[in-house]
Amino acid sequence: MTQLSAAQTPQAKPSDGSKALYGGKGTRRITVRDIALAKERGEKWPMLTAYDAMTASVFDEAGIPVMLVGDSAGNCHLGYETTVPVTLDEMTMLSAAVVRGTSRALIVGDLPFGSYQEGPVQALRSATRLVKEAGVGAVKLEGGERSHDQIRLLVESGIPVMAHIGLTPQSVNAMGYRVQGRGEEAAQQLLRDAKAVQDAGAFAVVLELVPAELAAEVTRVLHIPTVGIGAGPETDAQVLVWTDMMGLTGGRVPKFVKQYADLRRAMGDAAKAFADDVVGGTFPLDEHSVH
Ligand SMILES: Nc1nc(=O)c2c([nH]1)NC[C@@H]1CN(c3ccc(C(=O)N[C@@H](CCC(=O)O)C(=O)O)cc3)CN21
Ligand SMILES: CC(C)C(=O)C(=O)O
Ligand SMILES: [Mg+2]
Repeated sequence: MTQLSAAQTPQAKPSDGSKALYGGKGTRRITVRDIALAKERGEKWPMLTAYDAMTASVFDEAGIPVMLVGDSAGNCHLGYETTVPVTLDEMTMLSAAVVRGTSRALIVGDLPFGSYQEGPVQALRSATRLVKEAGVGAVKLEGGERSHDQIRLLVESGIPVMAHIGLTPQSVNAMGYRVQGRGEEAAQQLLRDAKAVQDAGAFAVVLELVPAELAAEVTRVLHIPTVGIGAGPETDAQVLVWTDMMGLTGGRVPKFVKQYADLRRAMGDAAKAFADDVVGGTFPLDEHSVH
């Protein structure tokens, strides 16, 4: 096979490689300004969740440019059924750990259910904790038109906001986990939500579980980047829950997930090998002992 030239690769990188969010050479921390420039260049980028310093440091070294301390920590890290019970104290603690474990990635802290729904002032008080106590570079909150005023006050106050529309899991008790934006009326609502969060000043918007064609249209219409999860291939960025894509989540994972590793098996096998060694007297050996 002949080598593809840079111009022929699906995603042409800047020739010096210094600007790309992924694969670029920069070592300083990525900002929301860098995210905006990536959309101008037509560059796609990856985002993963992270909930602890150790995992976040692995992804930082791998070059993942944006990490979300998702409230999916509720079901993926803290043992709750859903994201609904997660508290702002918990999100602050987890976000601080992810910031400490990274030096390049932009860290986005998810505002948990109940920490911004009362209104813009509550949203600002909650977001300020994530910025001051955890050190995140941006926050995320759910809702389109309904969250416009919260987004606006945060942005005016100097806190970059990633919006999140389509399936909004904090509303599971009202809407379930269903595809959003199917049918003309729902599609129009999603477009209104997308424009509302852009108008309010969001620097990016997550589109969760919406038809690929509609996500593509939103991506064309907006000047801020779209971050898809179960939203097809045309969004500017893609996000997955890290424990899902590495095969660590216990139980069912959404069907939009691609599995890139089987850590549940790898970790289970390692735990059993250790246990067998201990029970069988083959660990520790002399090389693991002090005299
Ligand atoms: N482990 C995990 N992965 C996630 O992606 C995730 C979380 N947890 N928690 C927070 C939200 C909730 N999310 C969810 C939860 C359920 C479905 C789900 O059941 N989807 C169905 C399709 C439903 C339909 O077709 O209408 C599926 O089979 O994928 C999807 C996203 C995404 N987020
Ligand atoms: C699924 C992503 C977008 C999220 O909000 C989370 O992980 O909490
Ligand atoms: Mg979330």
